[in-house]
Formats: sequence, structure tokens, C-alpha cells
Amino acid sequence: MEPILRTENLTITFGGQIAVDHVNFVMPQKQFKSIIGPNGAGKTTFFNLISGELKPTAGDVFFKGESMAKYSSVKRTRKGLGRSFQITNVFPNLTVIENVRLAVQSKENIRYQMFRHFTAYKNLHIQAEKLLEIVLLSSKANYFANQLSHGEKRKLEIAMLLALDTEVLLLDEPTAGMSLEEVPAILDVIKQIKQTNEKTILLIEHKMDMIMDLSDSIMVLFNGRLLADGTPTEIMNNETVQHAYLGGLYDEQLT
Ligand SMILES: Nc1ncnc2c1ncn2[C@@H]1O[C@H](COP(=O)(O)OP(=O)(O)OP(=O)(O)O)[C@@H](O)[C@H]1O
Repeated sequence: MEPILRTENLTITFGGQIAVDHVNFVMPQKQFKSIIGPNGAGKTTFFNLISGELKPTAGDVFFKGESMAKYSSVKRTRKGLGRSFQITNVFPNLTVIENVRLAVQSKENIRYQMFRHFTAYKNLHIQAEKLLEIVLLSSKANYFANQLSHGEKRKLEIAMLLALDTEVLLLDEPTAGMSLEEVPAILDVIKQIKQTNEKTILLIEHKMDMIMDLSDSIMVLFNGRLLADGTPTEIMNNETVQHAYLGGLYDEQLT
């Protein structure tokens, strides 16, 4: 069966320096795969190539067997490749619910006239409320987005991503910059999305306990190259990975 997402020799260079190096990766449908690798390994660049924010120097991305080369990031999202919003995409002076409603609206592609119709508006609002429940943010629905803590903003980004209802979710370090107290809540949110068994999820993370807990498979990037891809146990027992990366990472975490 054709995997939902795959890359073929995906490569990008910046000023002669190779950031993603001939990566052949396969993402089976409805799996949860984490991407790990040291700082500068090419993880975010790899996401940007998949989502269409960057154009590869060579190689291609295939979604359901179709080349994505000619599609912009907006078109790729419409097709089903959803990249988590960065905080900059959140309107700070709108409320939390209004931000999510706008994301639902952009997915529904509702015309202005229809939007003015009360029942259509109400329907969007109900969908937005449901999404806020999923990301455990209902109590902050009427706060302005700029009043949220960093962790709450990351939850809002996830709600806005879910609003687009894409089959694939690309989550780039959802816990980055969070305080230790904020991490379990976002972990619950991601677990809840995983449990619906409706989405194919790719997650970039540095927190190994979280990765081991969530992932069906893990892929390791090192110097832009795909070093290994396998089950969490296979990756933990992979000597190349241990030497190149994990040994150092665990040492770092223990200190
Ligand atoms: N727009 C750019 N212009 C030039 N070099 C870039 C650009 N984006 C990324 N790079 C370089 O590409 C390499 C990979 O960076 P990338 O951010 O993808 O790594 P990463 O694995 O996501 O790192 P981190 O874990 O620190 O987020 C780095 O050497 C980085 O400096």
C-alpha cells in the first residue's frame, strides 16, 4: 500500500552547506512518528520541505503518491498536510475562541455572505468550542490571545491546526519554551489526538521520555542524513544511533 507520505532523495543546501541530505523516508498512514536528532540536524528544515515553506534543491515529497513539487504550502494544507501554526500566526488582539473560529472558517472556506448568516456563524463557533475542549483551553475561550501563557499559546496553535482537519499533522517541538508544569497538559492533548486514531502524526521533540511514550516509530536525523528509522526499541538498541546521538543525549539529561 502507498504510504500517506514519503520523500525521495529530499535535499536542500544553503549557500553550499547541505541541511537535508538525500532523505528517503516513509510515513505509514495513522502512525505516530517522532523525529529526533541533535541541534542543527535538519529536523525543522525537513518539516519546512514537507510543508512547502522551502523548495528542495533536489528530490521530492509525495503525499498519497502525488508529487507535491508544484504546490505551495497553502495548497499542501488544503490537500491534507497540516503544519502547526507558529505563534506569529495567532492574532494577539482577538480572543482565543475567535482565533480558532477563524481557522475553522478558513478550512470551511465559507463565503462572506454565508458567514453573515447566523446559523453558519453559530456552527463555526460550536466547532471552535469543541476544539478548545480537546486542547484543554475552554476556560480561556474569552481571553485575548496575548493574555495566554506560552504553554497555552502552544495549545491554541494545536487547536488551530486541528481546525484545518488535515490527515497529517506536523508538530514542531510543541513543548519548546514551556515551563515544566506546562508540559504534562500538552502531552495529554497530543495523547488524546493520537487516541482518536484518525491522524498521521509527525513530531519533532527533544524530550526522550515523551517520544518513547508516544511513538510507533522514531526516525533519527544526523547532519541532514537519515541515520535510522524504526520502533522505539530498535532505535534504542541501534549502535550507530547510540554512538552518534543517544548516548550523549542521555548523558546530558542525567546531568
Ligand atoms: N534559512 C536558512 N538559511 C541558512 N541556513 C539554514 C537555514 N535554515 C536552516 N539552516 C541551517 O540548516 C541546518 C539545519 O537546521 P535546522 O533548524 O533544520 O535543524 P534542527 O534539527 O531543527 O535543529 P534544532 O533542534 O536546533 O531546532 C543548520 O545548520 C542551520 O543553520
